[in-house]
This record gives sequence, structure tokens and C-alpha cells, in this order.
Amino acid sequence: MANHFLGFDLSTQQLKGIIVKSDLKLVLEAKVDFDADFDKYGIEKGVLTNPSEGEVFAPVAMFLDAIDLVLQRLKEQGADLSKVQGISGAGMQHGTVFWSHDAEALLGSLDGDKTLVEQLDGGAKGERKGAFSHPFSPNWQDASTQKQCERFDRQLGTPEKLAESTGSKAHHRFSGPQILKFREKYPEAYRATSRISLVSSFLASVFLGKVAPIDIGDVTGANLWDIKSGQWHDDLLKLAAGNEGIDNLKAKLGGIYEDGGKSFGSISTYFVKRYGFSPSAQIVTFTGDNPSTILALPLRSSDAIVSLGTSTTFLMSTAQYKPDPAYHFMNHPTTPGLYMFMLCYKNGGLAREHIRDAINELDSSAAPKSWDLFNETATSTPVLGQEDPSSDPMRLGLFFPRPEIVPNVKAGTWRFLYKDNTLSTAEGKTWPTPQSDARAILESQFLSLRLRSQNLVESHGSLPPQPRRIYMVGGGAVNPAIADLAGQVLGGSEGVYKLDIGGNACALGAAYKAAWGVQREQDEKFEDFLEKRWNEEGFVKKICDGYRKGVFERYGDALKGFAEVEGRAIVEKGEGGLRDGNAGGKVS
Ligand SMILES: Nc1ncnc2c1ncn2[C@@H]1O[C@H](COP(=O)(O)OP(=O)(O)O)[C@@H](O)[C@H]1O
Ligand SMILES: O=C(CO)[C@@H](O)[C@H](O)COP(=O)(O)O
Repeated sequence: MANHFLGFDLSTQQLKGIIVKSDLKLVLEAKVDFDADFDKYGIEKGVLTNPSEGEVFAPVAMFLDAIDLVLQRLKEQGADLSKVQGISGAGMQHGTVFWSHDAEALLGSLDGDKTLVEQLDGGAKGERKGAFSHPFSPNWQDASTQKQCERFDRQLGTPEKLAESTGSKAHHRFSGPQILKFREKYPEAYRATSRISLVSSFLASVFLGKVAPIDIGDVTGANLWDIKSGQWHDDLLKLAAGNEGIDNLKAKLGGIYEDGGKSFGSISTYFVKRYGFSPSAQIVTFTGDNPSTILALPLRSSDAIVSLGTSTTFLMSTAQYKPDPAYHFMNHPTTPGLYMFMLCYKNGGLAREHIRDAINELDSSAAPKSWDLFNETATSTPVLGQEDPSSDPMRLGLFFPRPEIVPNVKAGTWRFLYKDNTLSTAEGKTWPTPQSDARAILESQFLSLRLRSQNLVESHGSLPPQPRRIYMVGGGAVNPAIADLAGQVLGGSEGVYKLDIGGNACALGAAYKAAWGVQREQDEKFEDFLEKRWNEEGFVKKICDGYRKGVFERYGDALKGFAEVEGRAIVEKGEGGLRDGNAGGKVS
């Protein structure tokens, strides 16, 4: 029966594809790992870098190769792609792709006997017509646009005003500052650009065979869209567009679709011929990876998702729009009136891996890349490094091998002891490295989430305000020690959970959205569609308790010291100053 739906997640290090049936049960999944599969692009952890300018970017040709390879892998696993009725997907947020004036013609005439790269990429020396005016997609880890961000904040007066209007203060990775930089650094390429896609709408475009619109969830990660009025912010477009003009930029960005279940049309004949898709398979609005992740779960108020990918992100779905320069609000990808609250950290998975590797190096019998020793060390170290909480100082640190977003500081590591409201630098015996770092990095990452989300969570029964459920997703969600620490620091009155279907919440959310887009009844909301098919026992699994009396309160006591640690880092290595919401921690 043709009742399959396909969802994609084009993220930093991988492209994942997942097929579900209309009852939302998993059929098959496959992935392409950029480092393992595409040595030829010279990437590391999915990206190329230009450290002297803080640039991080990825080859667009690699994304094309990944699309062909992931479909080939799904087929090799036995997927019958003719059963797919709807396709949706997600892309890492904020990344941009610049299409050339030949793009529409090339996308619309793809030959199923050749690969996507052969037909869309212009080649290293521009030896053939290509669909791109620039061969690279700026990546969300890019830190090269501080000056452009300052201009964006100034354009509306203050970071607060920019956050009020667009849901976020200016951020290095956001598409507005990135487009401004692209236009000024590569004026010829800007003029040679017919359309600008986000990573999500780029992926949709390839499947559609023409440049697809950006959706309402992902456009709110650009510093260009006014959330309250639901339209482009002309003053911000004016800044990004410069002399090339606002109308020209509007045309490049295209229309925005607010209906997350809208079909843009049927699949390109390339995929019908090459992979056996049905010509009637519908391409349903694609969105950002974080908006898509919140669609994988029936989130209630106070439920939180902790996504442990290359980035660490904290996500909630909420009806409250309370913008602040310290975090992000974005439109919900399917439901008008709801917003996505998000915190995002660059130093997530890779920072944890640094400490894991340093600990493994101490033991010649440790398998490389194994998390066993890291986990054992983290869980056997006492809370906040205090053997005796009544006399020992707390160990509080920050571990940022890459420049950080929250707070906006350059790369660095800080280790402090905190006692009687005073910080002192920790060295030598007071902080044995790297062992003490294992627990300290997890505590640090989760304290930062707690500090900034505390005003959005509610009390449940007699318990102090905290999330109701914490759902762990992303590559790190399989790690029980990390989940345990998340529960200890953040609480969770009902506990800490993970998805039990498929390895990827983001691609799953996209597949669910495709199913909703194709099968919804008139005016049926996404939440109602999901609720009808949701099977609690089969779909999620409790990993551990969340709230632990005594422990949760001790981490509450650490918040003030932790905010001071961030303050020290900002004074030493901050970009953009204290006013821009860097010190998000209002300790209540
Ligand atoms: N067992 C594990 N414990 C902790 N982290 C893990 C584990 N397995 C994978 N990871 C982390 O998951 C990250 C990749 O997550 P994933 O969500 O697939 O990435 P992305 O979406 O950014 O491409 C890696 O950087 C790695 O640190
Ligand atoms: O920049 C953000 C969100 O604002 C990142 O979350 C990216 O969206 C990349 O996600 P992963 O590759 O880590 O899943």
C-alpha cells in the first residue's frame, strides 16, 4: 500500500533519511556520514574552515552527493520508494545556498541517468554551467560576522529591539548578517545570484525540481523577518541588500509559506526515473532542523527537548512570545500562535569529545572514541566536585574549544572554585584534569540551559518550577551518563525520556510533517494528527528520573556562581559586550 512518508535531516555531519508509515511507525532509515563517505571534499566534522577569519562552510556539491547516496542506501536496504506519498525534510538552520541564474533551468531538466553533482555543480574550475553562484554554504558554526551583527543590532537601535522584532538579537550564523557579508565580500557572486535558499529550502528545491520557498519556522532564524507583523522587516532587508536594493533581495529570497503542511507540488522526474518514486509523491514544506525536531514529539507546556548533536540545543514549544537577546524565539513550523523557544550552543558534541579523548589517552586499554571511561568518570565524580558540600568549594567551568554563541565569547577554557559567593581560579590539585572535566562539562552545559530557561518552566504539584519531561534527542541521546546528568541538573518532574523509534528525531519530525501535509483532514492541526496516531509505549522510553530532591536544589545554588563564571569569560574574551544579552542569567 502506498502509505509511506519520507523525512530528511541535512545536518552538520550527516544526511539522514527515514521512512514511516501513515501510523507513524518506522519502516527504514539510512544515513550518509560526510567525513566517512566524502573524504574527497577535504572536510573535517562535515565542514571546511578558514580560521584566520572565523569562517566555517560546507561544499554544496557534497550535499548533492549525499542526496544521491542516501537514496541509494535506502534502496539497498529494500525501500520501495514507489510507496512514498509525501516527502519533507529539515536542514541545519541558518546556512544559506546561493543559486545562479541557470539554476531553475538546470533543476527543471535533470537527467535520471546522471548524478546530481554532474548536472548541478559547475565543477572545480567552472568547466560547465552550474546551478550555484557560490560553491559553499556558510555553516551555522561560522563566527566571521561580528561587524555585520553590530550593524544589524544598530539598525533597529539595540539588540533588545532586534530580538523583540525578529525573535533574536543579531547572531554570527543568522542568514541576514551572512547575506550582508556575502554581498560585500563577493559582490560579483551576489549579482550572479538568482535566488537564496536556506539549507532546508535548498533540499526541498532539489526534490521539487525548482527553487522552493522558505518556510515560516526557518525564516525566523535569519534576523530578517518581523515575527509580530508576519512579514519581512524592510529596514533589515535594506541593510543586507545595500545598493543592490531591497526589491532585488526580496526576489532572491522569494515568498514565505506559513502553512507547514503545504505541498509545493510533485517530485522532480529525476527521482522518479532514478529511484522509482511515484510521480505523484508530494513535496511538503521543508523546515529547519530544530523546528523539525519539535515535531517528533507531542510536546506539552513545560516539556523540553535537549538535542545533543554537533550543537547542543534546548527546545520548547510555547504560546508565550517573550523575546530576549539571551535566546531565540521562532515561529512554530506547523501551528500559528505557537512559538519555538531555543538556546543553541556551538560547543556541544565536539567539546565533550575533546574531554572524552583526553580521558581515554590516560588509559592505554581504552578503545578510541569509546565513551565508557568518560561516563564512568563523570558519574563517579561528586555533584559539583564537592566531596563534602558543607566545606568544599563548587567546581564550575566553561569549555569552549570553538567560539561560543551563549555567551558570545571567543574560544577558551575557564575553571573556577566557588565558595561563600567568591570565585577563585582552580588549578592543580583543586581541579585534576582531565578527570574532573568529565562531570564539569556536563554540569556546565546543563547549568547554562537551566539558567536561561528557568522563567519558562512551571511548578508541578509541590515540586519547584522545572521541566515536566525532558526528551533527549540527537547523537548524544544514546549516552546514559549524559541523560542522568541532564536529569540531575535540569530536573524533570516526570523524568528523562528518549525516542524509541528510529535514530533521528529531526528526520522523524520531517516524515511526520510529510504525513500530516498529505493526509490531514481539512483544518486538522498537526498536534491533533500526531495525537491520534501516537503510541506512548511504542514511541518513547523513560531513561531515568529527572528531579532528585536535594541534588536539584544544590544545582540551583550553583546558578549564581555559574553566572559569575560566564561574566568573567565575557570580560576576558567577550564579543559585543555585556549589553547584548550575553549575560542571560538573571538568577532568581
Ligand atoms: N555514545 C555517545 N555518547 C555521547 N555522544 C555521542 C555518542 N554517540 C554520538 N555522540 C555525539 O553525537 C554527535 C553527532 O550527533 P548528530 O545528532 O548525529 O549530529 P549532527 O546532527 O550535528 O550531524 C557527535 O558529535 C558525537 O559527539
Ligand atoms: O545553529 C543551530 C541552531 O540555531 C544548530 O542547531 C544547527 O541547526 C545545527 O544543528 P546540528 O547539526 O547540531 O543538529
